[in-house]
Amino acid sequence: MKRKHDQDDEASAAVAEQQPEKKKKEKKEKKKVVVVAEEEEKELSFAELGLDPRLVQAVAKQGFEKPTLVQRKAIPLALRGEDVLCKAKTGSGKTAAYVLPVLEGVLKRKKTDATPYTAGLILVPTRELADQVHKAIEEFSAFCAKDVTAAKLTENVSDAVQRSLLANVPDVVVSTPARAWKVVESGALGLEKLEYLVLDEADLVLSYGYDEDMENLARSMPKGVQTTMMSATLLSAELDTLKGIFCRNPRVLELDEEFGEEDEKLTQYYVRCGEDDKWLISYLIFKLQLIKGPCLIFVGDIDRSYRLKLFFEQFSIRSCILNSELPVNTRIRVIEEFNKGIYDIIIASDERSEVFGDEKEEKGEGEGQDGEGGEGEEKKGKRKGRKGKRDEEYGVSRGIDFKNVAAVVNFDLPTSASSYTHRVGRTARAGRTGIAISFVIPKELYGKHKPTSIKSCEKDEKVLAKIVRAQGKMNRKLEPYNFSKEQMEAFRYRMNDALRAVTKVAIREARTKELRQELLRSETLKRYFEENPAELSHLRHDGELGHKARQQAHLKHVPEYLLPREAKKELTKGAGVGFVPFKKVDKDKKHRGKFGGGKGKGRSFKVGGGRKGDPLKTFKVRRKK
Ligand SMILES: Nc1ncnc2c1ncn2[C@@H]1O[C@H](COP(=O)(O)OP(=O)(O)OP(=O)(O)O)[C@@H](O)[C@H]1O
Repeated sequence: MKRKHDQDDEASAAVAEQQPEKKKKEKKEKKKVVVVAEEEEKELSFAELGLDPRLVQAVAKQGFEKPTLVQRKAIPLALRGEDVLCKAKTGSGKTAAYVLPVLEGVLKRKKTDATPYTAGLILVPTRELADQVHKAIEEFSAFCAKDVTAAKLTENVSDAVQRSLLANVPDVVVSTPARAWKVVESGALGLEKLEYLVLDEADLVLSYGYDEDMENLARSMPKGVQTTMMSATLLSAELDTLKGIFCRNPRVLELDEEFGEEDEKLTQYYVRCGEDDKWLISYLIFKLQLIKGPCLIFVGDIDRSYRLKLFFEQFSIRSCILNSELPVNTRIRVIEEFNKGIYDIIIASDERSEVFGDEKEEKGEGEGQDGEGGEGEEKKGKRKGRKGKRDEEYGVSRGIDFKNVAAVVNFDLPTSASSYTHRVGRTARAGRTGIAISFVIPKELYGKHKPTSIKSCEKDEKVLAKIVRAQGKMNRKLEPYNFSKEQMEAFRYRMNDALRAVTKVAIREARTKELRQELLRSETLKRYFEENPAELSHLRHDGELGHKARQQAHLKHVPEYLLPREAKKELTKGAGVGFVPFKKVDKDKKHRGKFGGGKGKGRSFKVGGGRKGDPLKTFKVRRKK
C-alpha cells in the first residue's frame, strides 16, 4: 500500500533505508508516551479534558461519570491535534475516545466558519459497527445536533438515496472502507477538506481485505489529516503498516499493561470434554439456568448455530440466531432487541473473524508451523473472490457493544487467540463483571462422536495454549473446570433424543425458513413484492413445505427425580438476573456487581438473590489440581 503523505517510490525507498533509525526513534517516542501517560494520571473529568460543554452534557446524560483510562489518555492527545494509535482492551470505551475529539473539532471550527464540508471520516470493518458508531455520534451530539451532522453509509439503500444523504454534506461520515470508496469514487462524497480520520478496529480494517479501498481513500485525502486508530489487538506488523499509510508520527498508546489482576472483571474458564459432552453440558447449563442473564454463545459455522438452536428448542430453551446470511437490518434489529432484554441467548456464528483471524496471529507469533499456516493461505486466496449470499461486511465479535452480557460461551472454540479476545470482550464491558466459558476438545477425543464433530475444533488444544499465552500477556488467566460424569449421565439419553431429532433436513429447513421470514420482513423488499406479488406468494408457499425438527414434548421438562436438590430450587425460583456459580460460594468474599464475580484464583460468585446453595456443586464441579 502507498503512503498518503508520500506516494513517491524513491521517497518510500529512502524511508525503508531509514527503518532502523526510525525504529529507534519510535521506541523513544513510545517511552515518551508512557511517561506522558503517567504524568496525566490525575483523574480528570470530561469537562477538564477540554470538551465543549454541550458534549460534556451529552456524556453526563449517558451516565458516564468520569472518563475511562483510554478516554483520559487519548482525548487530550487528539485535542492537541496529534495522531493517535491506541491499543486498549475490549469494552474500555474507545468509541467515545475517538468520537468526542472529532465532534469537538467540528464544533470549534463552526464557531468561526460555518462552511459545510465533511470534516470527519470514521472507518469501521462491519456494518453493524457502523450503525453502532453512528448511534453513539447521535447520542454525543444530542445537545448540538444543529451544529454537527453525521451520516452512515451502510444502509441497504439505493445509490440515489445515498447520494441525497450525502448532498446534505454531513460533518462526519461513518462507513466501511468499501462503501466509503464507492461514494468517493462516484463523486458523491468529497474528502478534499477532510480533517479527521478514524480507523476503528484498525487491524481488522486491513485484514478484511479492504487494502485497495484504503489505498484509494488515502489518495483522495488531503495531506495532514489527523488520524486516530483504535483496536484491542494490534500486532506490531499491523501497527507499522497502518502508521506507514496514514500517520506521520503518531503517539502510541498501549494500555493493556496498565491493567493489573486486581482490575480484572472477566472470569475465564475452559471445559475439556468430548464432542457430545458439550451439547450435554450446554443443555444442563441453560435448562437448569446455571447461567442467568444475557448470554452470547459462539459456534463454528451457520449450520451449527441452527443445530444448537433447534437442539435447545427441544428443551424449550429459547434463543435467537446471528449470522452473516441474515440481512443487515435483521442483524441490527437482533442486537438492539438483545440489548433491550427481549432475548436472553444469542447463538452467533462469527465466520468472518474466523476466516481471517489466524493468518495474522501465525505471522505475529511465529507459529505457522502447525499446519494452520497453509489453511491461512487458502483463506487468503478466498478473501478477494469470496462473494455470495453472505455479507462481506459482517462481524459480531468485533466492537459490537452488546449490553450487560453476563456470559460468553465459546461452544466451539475460535481458531485464533485474537478472535477469542474479541469474543470474550463482549462481556465484562465498561467496568462490569462477566464470565467466559469455552469448550475445548482434547486431541484424543476429536472426531470420536461424528454427529457432533466439527472441523474447526480439531486443534482446540493448540489454540487453547495460544489463548492462555495471549491472555497471560494481559494479566488474565483461564481456569479449568471438570464436570462430574456421573451426575451428567442421567441426562444423556435426553440429549441424544434431542440430537437425533435435529436432522440435517431440519437444519436446512430452519435456515431457509428464517431467511425467508427475514426477507419478508425486509423494508427494502416490500416495494419489490408489491410490484411482484407472484414472487411473494411463491416465497410464502415455499414456507409451508419442508420438514421440522421432530418435537418431543417429554424433553421440554426435566423430571423431578433427575434434578439435584439445589438445582431444583433454582428452577422453581424463576429467572432473576445474576450468575449462578459453578462452585461453592465463599462466604467471606463480597458480591462484586450485578453479575457477581471476583478476581484471582478461588474467586467466588454471588448466587442470584443471596441463595446459599450452589446447584452446580451438586454436579461435583471441581477445579483441576
Ligand atoms: N466513561 C464511561 N463511563 C461509563 N461507561 C462508559 C464510558 N465510556 C464508555 N462507556 C460504555 O462502555 C461500553 C463499551 O464502550 P465501547 O463500545 O466504546 O468499548 P470499546 O473499547 O470500543 O470496545 P471494543 O474493543 O469491544 O470495540 C459502552 O456501553 C459505553 O456506553
